[in-house]
Amino acid sequence: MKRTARWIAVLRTPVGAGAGVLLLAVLLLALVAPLLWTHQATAIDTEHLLEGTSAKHWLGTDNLGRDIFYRVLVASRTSILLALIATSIAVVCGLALGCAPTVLGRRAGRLATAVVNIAVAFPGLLLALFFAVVFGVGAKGAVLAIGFAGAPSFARLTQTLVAGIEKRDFVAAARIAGVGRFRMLSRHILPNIAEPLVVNATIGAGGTLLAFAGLSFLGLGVQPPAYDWGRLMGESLNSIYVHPAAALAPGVAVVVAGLAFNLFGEAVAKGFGVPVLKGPRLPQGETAPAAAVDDDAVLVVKDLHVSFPGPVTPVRGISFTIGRSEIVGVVGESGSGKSLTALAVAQLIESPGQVRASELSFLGAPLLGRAAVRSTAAARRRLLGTSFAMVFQDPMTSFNPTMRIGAQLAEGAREHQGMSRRQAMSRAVDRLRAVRIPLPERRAHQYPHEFSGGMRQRAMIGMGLMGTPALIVADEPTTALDVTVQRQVLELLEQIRTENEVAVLLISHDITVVGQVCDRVLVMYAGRIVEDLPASELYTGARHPYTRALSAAVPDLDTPLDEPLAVIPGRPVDPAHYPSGCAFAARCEFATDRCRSEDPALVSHGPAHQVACWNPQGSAAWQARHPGTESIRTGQR
Ligand SMILES: Nc1ncnc2c1ncn2[C@@H]1O[C@H](COP(=O)(O)OP(=O)(O)OP(=O)(O)O)[C@@H](O)[C@H]1O
Repeated sequence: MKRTARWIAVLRTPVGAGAGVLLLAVLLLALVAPLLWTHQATAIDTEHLLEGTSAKHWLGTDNLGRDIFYRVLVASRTSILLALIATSIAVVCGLALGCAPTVLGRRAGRLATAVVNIAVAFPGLLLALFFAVVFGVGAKGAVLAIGFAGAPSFARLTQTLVAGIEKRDFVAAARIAGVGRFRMLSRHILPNIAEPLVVNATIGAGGTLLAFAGLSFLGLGVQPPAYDWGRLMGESLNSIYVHPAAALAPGVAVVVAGLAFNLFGEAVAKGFGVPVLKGPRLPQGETAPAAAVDDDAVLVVKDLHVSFPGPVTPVRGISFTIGRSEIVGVVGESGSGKSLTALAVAQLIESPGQVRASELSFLGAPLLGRAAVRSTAAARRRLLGTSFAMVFQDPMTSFNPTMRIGAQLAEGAREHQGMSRRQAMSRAVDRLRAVRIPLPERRAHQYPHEFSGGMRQRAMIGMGLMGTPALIVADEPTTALDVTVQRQVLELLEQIRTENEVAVLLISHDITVVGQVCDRVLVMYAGRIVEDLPASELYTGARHPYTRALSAAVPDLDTPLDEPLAVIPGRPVDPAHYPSGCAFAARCEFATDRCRSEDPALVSHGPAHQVACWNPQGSAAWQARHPGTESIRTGQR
């Protein structure tokens, strides 16, 4: 639903409409009351001191004979203005603390998070009183006190919102494009958390109003001769039993104004679904080359491990190399570690996740370990930003919804290739044309929601082509698309590989897709590569029982319609509890005692073919033991 339509929907609900009108009235009153009634509110009438309600003074008079009704009206401006300033301070401080981990990096970020954790543990009122004492009595001190006391809860909200946004693919894409921390914050994160923050600030303003009235009531807030609702309540307290209206009226004003902010914020939050607080290749000379560089290797991965506290090690010792212009597919069941491998290569594994490898190098530049330290982080970022591209599964989340497509494509080029705004934009249009987006000039000025899923995915590939990429990592790039669009995207990847000599690492759970477009296939099981083979041999020459079972599970035209589809029996292994032998042994019909006790290594079984299995199928030894069972499609149906 479009934004305007959402606003209309909110204002059509009884609560939304009522709270909207009430809030408008309160704000209007704060604006005009001092202009219209200051004279009546300050006029001293010594003949009518401390009088009760009368036709002349609807709510009575105070100890100087001033009209309480007009004083309540006029006090609305001070009360609301100070509450809004205090709320703004809370939001700004909360934002600064909540965004600290993004801007300052891991260590300083942890410190900021610890400060927030401690601060939110204190009751807000206690903090407000503490700060009121620190900043001194008076309106200024009270504003600062309430503002700082409110900051921890906004910091917590900001942290939660930022954490949610940081998981989105467009943030990962911007990171790969080498977007700096401040720009990441200002362009990609803040615009996407602005809506919930503003809504929560509106709700928070109601509470701040109440807190402010409390401090003024205690004599810690607004000081005479200025007055706000809290002070009016304090002044009338002594005569509450004689003239209750004079004491109750400012209280009612606080409640009504607070409710207006609260209810309106809640209605908007509900309506908007907002959570509520409760090119160039390796830059010359900048990165040290790896010890032994395979000239044709774009990516070298050796003994890669990815682990998380637990300990859980979903990727445990995988090695592969991708040559120039090569399309390598990675297949395996859900949870086999495919995506984590891609994220580790893209340097996108976040703490507490840990990546280690004996070598992880891209275009000869080490990305991990001691060797990587010699090259600066900025140089590595530039290298990844210009020569590496990532395409994610969900085209809905791959782009920042608040930025136009052209601007998003242009962002990385301006950052790393020193292009002017105009040059970067014209390259963006050119790249959109290259990925067959119709009317690219017009489309570049549109927002992601105006693109179809397939177009967004092609635009994402176009984004990767803004530099001169050597490798595109595509993680399930077609899973969210229908079959026709899927075909188009795969064709585009193939075309780019041919025209631009780009290597592609294509991750998919769909063995058919991988078989169609890849040169080589890595089959992953339980965080290991169990078979590395040419794609042309996937259906006819696979040796690992798991690869065979995967291909046998794909129905084809010969599959009998009256029989159930093939499945691989059993369940994938829990990455926290790997068995001692081969991880597939429990599901393998050919498993022997050796399989259950010894883990097989990935060893060569012919040119460009490696298998990790004690009983590779189709081998001479295996055929001798299983005469007449050559057909691969005799898998576990
Ligand atoms: N942040 C994390 N903390 C702990 N474990 C994780 C984390 N991320 C992933 N894992 C574990 O790693 C395993 C592999 O995850 P990965 O996303 O690489 O699988 P995948 O093969 O890509 O599967 P899918 O096709 O479902 O995405 C998962 O089973 C999950 O249990």
